[in-house]
Amino acid sequence: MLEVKNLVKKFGSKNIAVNDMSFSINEGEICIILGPNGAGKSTTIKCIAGLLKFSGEINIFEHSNKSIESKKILGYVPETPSLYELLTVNEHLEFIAKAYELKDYEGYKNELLKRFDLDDKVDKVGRELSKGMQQKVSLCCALLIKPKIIMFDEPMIGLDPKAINELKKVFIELKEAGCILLISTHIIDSVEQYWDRVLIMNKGEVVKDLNKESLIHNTRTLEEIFFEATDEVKGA
Ligand SMILES: Nc1ncnc2c1ncn2[C@@H]1O[C@H](COP(=O)(O)OP(=O)(O)OP(=O)(O)O)[C@@H](O)[C@H]1O
Repeated sequence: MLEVKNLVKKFGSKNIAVNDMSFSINEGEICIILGPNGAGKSTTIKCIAGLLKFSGEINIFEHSNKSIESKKILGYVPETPSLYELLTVNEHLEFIAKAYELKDYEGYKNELLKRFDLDDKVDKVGRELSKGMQQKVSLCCALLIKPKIIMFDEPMIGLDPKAINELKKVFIELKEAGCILLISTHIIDSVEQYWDRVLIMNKGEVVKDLNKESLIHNTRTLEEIFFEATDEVKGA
């Protein structure tokens, strides 16, 4: 289980990016964080990934997110990929395999490279790759460790339709394997059918926590609930 308790993240003394946020996600659940620009989605994900200092408590399978146990099982795909300019695609994956002390990963590595059309680009270095290709390498690196929890920050942006399709299949496969998925987006259409939970964030707070069943019995669409909860004006 992922547990986030009373998470507060301030930038400076006045800018409260995340304000006392608490939620938990179970194994095999796909949870979407939906929110307008600046709602605090990326900040929340970065706190869980251990990239930002925060107050509150974050536990991953009962280990603090600062522990090595939790870091070993956590995959993170940032909004903007940051590859090593002079490492090849293959070297990026080998680097991850060494850092995480992976065993028997070759077959899975090749499978990922093929799925994301990178198998003919293994010898290209980071700076030679397009933005979308870099995004795919970043995805493969996160998936290679077979994480028990994985977070994607705006994963569809920059990917071509085939890669988006492949990624959606990966989401379902990870869910079926019992992985916890946390996916941030502000594009409601991109999340359609495959979610179990939606946390709608606005101004650093969770303003709606929905599960699939609650929407089935709701006469309004997710988009309508989003606009109501965030005071955003459609088309404005
Ligand atoms: N490094 C930073 N320094 C100062 N303020 C920051 C920093 N990163 C984020 N913020 C602020 O924190 C708030 C939340 O930003 P965050 O990036 O988490 O939003 P978001 O929901 O991911 O938005 P978007 O959809 O635009 O990516 C914003 O007010 C933003 O200006």
